[in-house]
Formats: sequence, C-alpha cells, structure tokens
Amino acid sequence: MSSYIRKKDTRRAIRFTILVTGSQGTGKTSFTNALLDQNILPHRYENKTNKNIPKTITFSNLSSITAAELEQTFDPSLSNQEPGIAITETSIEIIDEDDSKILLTVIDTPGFGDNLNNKICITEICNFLEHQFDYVLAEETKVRRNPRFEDTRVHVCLYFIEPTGHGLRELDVQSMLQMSKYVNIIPIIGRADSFTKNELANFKRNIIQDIERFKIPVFQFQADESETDPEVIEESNYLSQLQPFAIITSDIEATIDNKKTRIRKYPWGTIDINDTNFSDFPILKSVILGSQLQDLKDITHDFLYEAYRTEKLSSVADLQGEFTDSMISSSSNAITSNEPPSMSNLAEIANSRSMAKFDLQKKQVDDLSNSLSKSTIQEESEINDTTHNNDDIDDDTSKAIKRNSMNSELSETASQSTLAKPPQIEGYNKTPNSPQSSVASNSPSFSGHYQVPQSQVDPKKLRKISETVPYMLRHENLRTKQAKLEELERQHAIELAKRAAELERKAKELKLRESVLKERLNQSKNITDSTDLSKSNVSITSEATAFVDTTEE
Ligand SMILES: Nc1nc2c(ncn2[C@@H]2O[C@H](COP(=O)(O)OP(=O)(O)OP(=O)(O)O)[C@@H](O)[C@H]2O)c(=O)[nH]1
Repeated sequence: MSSYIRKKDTRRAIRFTILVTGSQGTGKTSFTNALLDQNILPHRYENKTNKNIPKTITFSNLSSITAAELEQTFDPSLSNQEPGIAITETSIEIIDEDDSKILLTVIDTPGFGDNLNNKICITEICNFLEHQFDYVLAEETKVRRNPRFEDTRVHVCLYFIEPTGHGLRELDVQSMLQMSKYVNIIPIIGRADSFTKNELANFKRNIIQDIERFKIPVFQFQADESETDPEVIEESNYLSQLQPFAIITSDIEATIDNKKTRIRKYPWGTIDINDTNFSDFPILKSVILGSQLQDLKDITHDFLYEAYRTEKLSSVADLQGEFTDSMISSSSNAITSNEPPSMSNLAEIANSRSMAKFDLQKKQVDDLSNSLSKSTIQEESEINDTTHNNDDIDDDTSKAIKRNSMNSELSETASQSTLAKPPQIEGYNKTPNSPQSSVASNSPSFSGHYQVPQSQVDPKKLRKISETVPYMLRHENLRTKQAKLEELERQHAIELAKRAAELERKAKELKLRESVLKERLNQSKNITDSTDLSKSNVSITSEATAFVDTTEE
C-alpha cells in the first residue's frame, strides 16, 4: 500500500469495514497498525497525545462509571464496577497508484471481555451490527433515496482468540455464534510467537474442534462450485487448510532486503512479521484486502443482509395482514388517531411493531391509497438504481481493478498438485445459490485428525495481490451476481406492487361501503323528515278545523 490519504473524495472508493474484536492484549491494535502500515492507533498503555484517538460510536456499561474514570485512577472501591464496552471507528482511505481507492473503516471494541459479565459486550456489538443493517433497509424502502447514503455494514469480523493453547472459551463461542448472524467471522490467533510449532498445531486443532462442536459458522475459503480456475481453487484450498490464521504483529518498522516491513525483536533474534514461515499476517492481509474482499462484501449483502431483510419484511408482511384484516372487520369501529403505514418506513415499523396498533380511519385510508399508488410507481422507477446506490463499485472502478494471476510456474504446480480436499468448518459456502443452512448440513466437518498443512503451496507463490492494488475483483462472478441482485430487486418490486394494489382495492371497497352507508343514512333521514312533515300537517289540519268551528259558532 503506497499511500494513505485522509478522507477527501470518496465518490469512487470501495467501502470496506472490518470489525476487530477479542480480549484485551491479544494484539488487535498492533494488527490494525500493521494492516494500515501506519502506527495510527494508540495502545491502551500509551500516551495518546500524538495519536489519532478513534471516534467513539457507542459506549455502554452496567454501572454509572465511565471508561475514562476507570482508566485514570485505580480505586479499589470501584473494583466491582463494570468497565463496559465502547465501539470505536477509524476510517482511512487507501489509494494505489492507479487511483483506485478503498475506504477502509476499522471498528474496535475496547472493553470487550474486561467485564465480570460480558453479555453486555456481545449485546452491544450485535446491536451495532444490526443497526447498520437497519440503516440500509430503511434506505432501501424509502420512496426517495438519499444518493449520498453511506453503507456502513461490517463485512468481516476478525475475532482474536487469546493465545492460551487450550481452545475457545465460552465468551469466544457465544460472541462468534451471535455475531455470525450479521457478519463474516474469521478467527485469528494473535501473538502466535507464544507457541512452538507443535503447540500451535495443537492449539489450531483444539480451536477447530470447538468450532465444529459448537457449529460456529466461520467464513469458508472454499471456492465456488462454479469456479473453474485451478489457481483460485488451489488457493482457496490452501487458505481453508491454514485457518485459523496465526499471526505475529508489531509496531516496529524496519527495512529488510530493501523492503519495508515490521519486526519483533527478541533477546535471541528478530522476526519479520511478513515472513510466512512464522506468521500468517501477510496472507491474512492479502486475503481481506485482496482476494476475498469482494466475496466478503457479497456474502454480507447476499446472505447475511438478505436473511435479515427477509426476516424483517416478513414480520412487516404479517403485521400488514393483520392490519388489512382489521381494516375490513372494523369498518364501523371508532376512529383512532394512529398513523397509517407507509412503504418508506418499513424498517422502523418492523422494529417497533407499531403497525399492530393501526386501526381503520376513513381519512387515512384515502391518504394511504394515494401514497401507495405513488410509491408503487416510484419504487419501480427507482428499483434499477438500487444496486448502484447500495454498492459503491461502479463500472469505472471495476475497470481500474487489476486481476493479478499467478505466474506460469504456479499454474504448473497447480495442475500437478494432489491436494487433499481441505476440511471445512460448518458455515457459509460462498456460492450465492446455495443457502447457508443447506451448506451447513452438507459440508464435511473437520475430522479429529486434522493436521496443520505443511505448506503444500508456497505462500510466496500465492496469487500476488499487488501491494499497490490491494484488492481484486472477480469480474465474471461480479456480473452474474449483479444480475441476480437485479432480479431479486425486481421480484421485490413486483411483490410490493401487488401488496399495494391489494391495499388499494380494499380501500376502494371500504369507500364504497362508506358511500352505501351514507346513502342509507340519507334515506332514513328523509323518511324521518317526511314523517315529521305529515305529523305537522295533521296538527295544522286539526288547528284549521278548530278555527272553522269557532268561526261557525
Ligand atoms: N509477543 C507478541 N506480542 C505482541 C504481538 N502483537 C502485539 N504484541 C504486544 O502485546 C501487547 C498488546 O498489544 P495490543 O496490540 O495493544 O493488543 P490489543 O488487543 O489492542 O490490546 P487492548 O487495546 O488492551 O485491547 C503490546 O505490548 C504489543 O506490543 C505479537 O504478535 N507477539
């Protein structure tokens, strides 16, 4: 990565958001600094004056004490207080020589795992992830969309496991399980230099067994079934076998063989964190900012968000059903002052479930039918823009993207290679066609005798994800996926139009009923009036008779 420039022109940048979480001291800050190639984030123990303090998005704890107060002084009387959890973000724009940009946002979770009861941490992170989905859902269902809307969904969670050597803790299992509903999970072993080779192999085996036992749907590097490129298949197999990545990170910059890198110094020697004999850091970096970037984004949108959206919208549809039923059955009921639902606030409605309260109102029925017919038309006209609005990859950007293929030497290796089918952790398959659940049940699991791979593929020969172009898109896949997205949107629009038409029909029916009732009311009024008239006629006649009688007398 050649240069980093603070946010300037984000029009064509690819947005990519990473959540870095895990217990304290596992090397998250050092990792982020190494990933961004700048010591941008302060360590907790450091003087923060010269560093960028990340923007705090949320903070919450179970007591009234603030995190800053806890950090300032140690007061034994506060030792039972919970430090809580904050969610912070740091955005940076990575620009390569081709002017291609990634707007990278790193979300950190200081305080995670520091509480006596860490449920609050999981809840807070899940709420944050869910809110990002809600923003997109609310925007998608708006009649008029905001052209400057920023998609803040998180594409990958790098979960740092404490280097205990034992396996996953309950907090790790619970966190990964719950977060996996909203984000791709990649487990990471931080501070991997704490282990000997055998210890690391055992630790990886324990983690994999736990992932299998608790059915944690971590990210799968398995290539698509439709993938035919042997290089991609081989690389995916290699990455699958390597997982969970074991990384060494550092803040100390150095130059080795004329290349900028980072090192860790020990009394007995020095380790280059980019040396794949010791550290998976360079592989992880090229995976998240390169070869898998687009897949991570696609899975976030096509599976995770789609599942969330379906769940939310179907809850709205149920409520709408109740609403329309109540419209018919309660046509003569008293009128309440609740607002009618509109197609532009479905997300809010889904969240608050306030639609259940809605009742019939004559005036509102009119409003509703008007607004629905408008929104149906607009939805259809705007639906084609959805993909462009939601995703920031435009044609121009795609053109600028380079696809660096392996050299011919690796192709040879690939064709001769007899790699065993890599084990899988239950979870997502990257093929957009196959739903997550079916994959989970079909995928073979890690076997108990899983072995840490002995570098069947030379990591140096991994597809070169250029340091200047830190990402790569799969052009052909992108097109098919785009088409699928458009098809989904079209179906969604049709569904909305149907629902709107149905509501409109019911509204008309009600109007008709209303006018019939009015007519009847008028008729009955007329009858009453004529009865009154005949009564008064009778009294006039009797008065007249009395008058005639008196005159005659
Ligand atoms: N041995 C070793 N130490 C590391 C490694 N990465 C980071 N450290 C050190 O571990 C300590 C904690 O690292 P951080 O990067 O601050 O860890 P963190 O997870 O951000 O910690 P919190 O901010 O407290 O949550 C620092 O002293 C780092 O220098 C590593 O790969 N190996």
